[in-house]
Amino acid sequence: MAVHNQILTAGQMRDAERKLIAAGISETELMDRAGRGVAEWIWRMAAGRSVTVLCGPGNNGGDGYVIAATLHTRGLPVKVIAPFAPATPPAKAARDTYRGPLAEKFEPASGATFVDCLFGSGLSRPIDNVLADAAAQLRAVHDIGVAVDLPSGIAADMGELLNDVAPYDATFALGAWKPAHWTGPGQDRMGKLRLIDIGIEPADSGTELVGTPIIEPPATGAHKYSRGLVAVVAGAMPGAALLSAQGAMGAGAGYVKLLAEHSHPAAPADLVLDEQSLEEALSDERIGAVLIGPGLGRDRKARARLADALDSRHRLVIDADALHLLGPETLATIDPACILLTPHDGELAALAKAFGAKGDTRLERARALSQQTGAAVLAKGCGTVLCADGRTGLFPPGSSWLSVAGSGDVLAGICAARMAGGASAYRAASKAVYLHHEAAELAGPSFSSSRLAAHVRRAMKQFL
Ligand SMILES: NC(=O)C1=CN([C@@H]2O[C@H](COP(=O)(O)OP(=O)(O)OC[C@H]3O[C@@H](n4cnc5c(N)ncnc54)[C@H](OP(=O)(O)O)[C@@H]3O)[C@@H](O)[C@H]2O)[C@@H](O)CC1
Ligand SMILES: [K+]
Repeated sequence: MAVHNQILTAGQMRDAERKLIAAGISETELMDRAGRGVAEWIWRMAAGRSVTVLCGPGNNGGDGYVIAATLHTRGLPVKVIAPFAPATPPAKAARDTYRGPLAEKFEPASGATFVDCLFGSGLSRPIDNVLADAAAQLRAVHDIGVAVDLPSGIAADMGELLNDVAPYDATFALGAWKPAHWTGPGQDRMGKLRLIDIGIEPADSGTELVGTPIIEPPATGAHKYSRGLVAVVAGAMPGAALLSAQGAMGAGAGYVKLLAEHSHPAAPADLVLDEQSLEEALSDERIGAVLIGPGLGRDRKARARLADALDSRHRLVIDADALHLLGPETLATIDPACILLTPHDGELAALAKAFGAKGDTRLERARALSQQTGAAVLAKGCGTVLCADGRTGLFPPGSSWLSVAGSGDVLAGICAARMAGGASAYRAASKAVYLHHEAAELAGPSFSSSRLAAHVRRAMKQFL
């Protein structure tokens, strides 16, 4: 059976399930595959100690009965707490297979492992407080907490926390990843993530967990321009642009120029400084990508520099301050396919407001912004979201030590280097996120952004 990187919403998951049912696999068989798959893991985690399974009314609860029945048959001490009667035919059938102890009301239970099968992808509203508190109480008195498909209280499609959800040690995604597993505020409640294969066929859902990239070394006969000339536009605070330039140099650009009015004492010797007027400097047709925003400022001068960058018609990475200067009128005459926007959440909120891109979560806003502008959007943070051309990419999490000033400047520089080499904005940003994460691993645990930038070069090795 296939295990794959596609990410499905709850609706797409139901469609995929219908296809399997049409192909002759019953709902009960799918639930069996899911429940038995999770039970295998819990069997190992519980190591002979007791398991409490909390079952809800839907098919997530149905999975719980399969898990409980499988573990009970193997001789593990199991208890089911089922405050709802099963409401779907496969859940009813699954409950009939379970022969162990079952409580129809919440009652005190303690044990080694708690298995949350209250709600999965069918959660449609916040759980009422009494029920949510009782579930949290159960979670608290068990050593290990396991969530089946999703921790109850987290919405599958956007990852919102509909309730205050306690952290779990592991979450077993059933059939395919859901967006909530990789982005959104609920992501940090999941613990270790595992995907249980139930036979869902790979199909293009438009959203993927971006896989480890391969970075091609320069072609034989490559020269500095074919590898990519990155022009980093400096502004009021040149230190930030320097960090970006160092990120770009480490990420394989053939040539990196800092377009600044003055030299900077910290500039490395191999970084070329171009002190011509910005318009002139940007008229170089050999430029592969321009990066503007880090340390740019937001005053009139900054606006003028941004206008020059936009007028240059080069491929553009727009970050930091420059994102606050954008609006529909500034992009009106630009081919959006040339643009990668790299906002953090604050910048994303400002852009969403400026462009009328609606959404409550990073995922919704990034998608809406990409649709609205036609540009690629890399909405960075814990649970980074990449949107371009109607596609969405999510990523395995990077080091939490990346939450340091200047980290985004380095990422923007890496993006520019990968774009200057000719990759699409989506591919360039995908590789950049991985390089950024790997550089953090090599530089860490704790690091300054200049140390992070210095490790991008070594991070490349991982992907060659
Ligand atoms: N698709 C697949 O391929 C497979 C899916 N599988 C499993 O099925 C799960 C999805 O199942 P599901 O659709 O039955 O949804 P589920 O999460 O059990 O809950 C729905 C029930 O809860 C109710 N309800 C909702 N919110 C509520 C609230 N706040 N408070 C109270 N009630 C609330 C809702 O009722 P209603 O909204 O109509 O009132 C309905 O009764 C999925 O996560 C996976 O575990 C596997 O078996 C293998 C194959
Ligand atoms: K659950």
